[in-house]
Amino acid sequence: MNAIQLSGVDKTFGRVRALADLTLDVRAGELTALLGPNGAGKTTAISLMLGLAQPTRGSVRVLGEDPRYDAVRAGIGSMPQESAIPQALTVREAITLFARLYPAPLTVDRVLELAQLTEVAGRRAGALSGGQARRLAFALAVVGNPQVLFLDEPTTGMDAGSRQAFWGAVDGLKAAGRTILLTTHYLEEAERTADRVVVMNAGSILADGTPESLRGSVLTSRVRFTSDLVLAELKALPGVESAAVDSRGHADLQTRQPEEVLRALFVRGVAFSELEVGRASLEDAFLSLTATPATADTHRA
Ligand SMILES: Nc1ncnc2c1ncn2[C@@H]1O[C@H](COP(=O)(O)OP(=O)(O)OP(=O)(O)O)[C@@H](O)[C@H]1O
Repeated sequence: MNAIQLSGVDKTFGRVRALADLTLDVRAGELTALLGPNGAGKTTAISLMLGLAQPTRGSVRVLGEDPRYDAVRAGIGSMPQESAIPQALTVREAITLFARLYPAPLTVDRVLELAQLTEVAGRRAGALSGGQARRLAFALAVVGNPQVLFLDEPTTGMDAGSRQAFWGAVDGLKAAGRTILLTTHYLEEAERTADRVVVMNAGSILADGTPESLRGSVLTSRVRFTSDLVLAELKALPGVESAAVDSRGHADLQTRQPEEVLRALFVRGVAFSELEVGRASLEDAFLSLTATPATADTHRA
């Protein structure tokens, strides 16, 4: 079953077309990362899926229903980018209050544990650190034991330890069959946790697949080394799709045929050092997908 279904969705704000004919199906139990540069339409798409706004055109279904119905909302949890948590309540009180809004919530102690907030349960929300406040927002998103969970840039402001524990909790929810849709600007996190990556730009989907397939669809390898070759010579090497070089001769090439590049260097007797050959990262794929031709030229002349 599809947990989330957007069909032909447009959302306009005055003259801004934030979403343009967006169609997206998310299967139940899938962990999807929605990526895109600032202004791509990610938050707008999530607000439609949460039933907080209406599409200008097209339809939005969550758990098979219009998410503006209260009955559907009981099955949805959301961790927004900025949450308005009553600052005077303690962590435990805030979670208890939110639990009352749902028909079958988790216990408060379980939620404190999931969000690693047990030790600060008695602290007022207004006195939490940035990372703890994000964890409280997560706690409030999961307290209703939702089938579908939206996480909008969840780990912003969390330190490395909190992040690791946070992804552990998300893994647990996924293992329990929850459908999770998240946005993040940390591409390595998307790569590690998501079953599926959807890249948006200007309100539409640019690419959709597993992290592995997205990496593969763009450029498979990066070859880096230091030599005397100038940019024109680097670009002329066989199989090179883009090249950059700095003033100290550090070359950075993207290619689908790293072996061809290395062979040419050896055959021509080019003296080089500090050779590194690696797979393109999801970040490389993302930048290549979302770069406008003008930006691509600037970065990779
Ligand atoms: N309430 C609004 N009124 C007017 N324009 C809006 C409104 N909400 C969003 N937009 C515009 O719609 C476009 C998409 O914005 P959105 O916030 O969905 O992008 P995003 O992908 O979430 O970006 P970010 O990564 O910065 O959070 C932007 O051009 C934004 O300025």
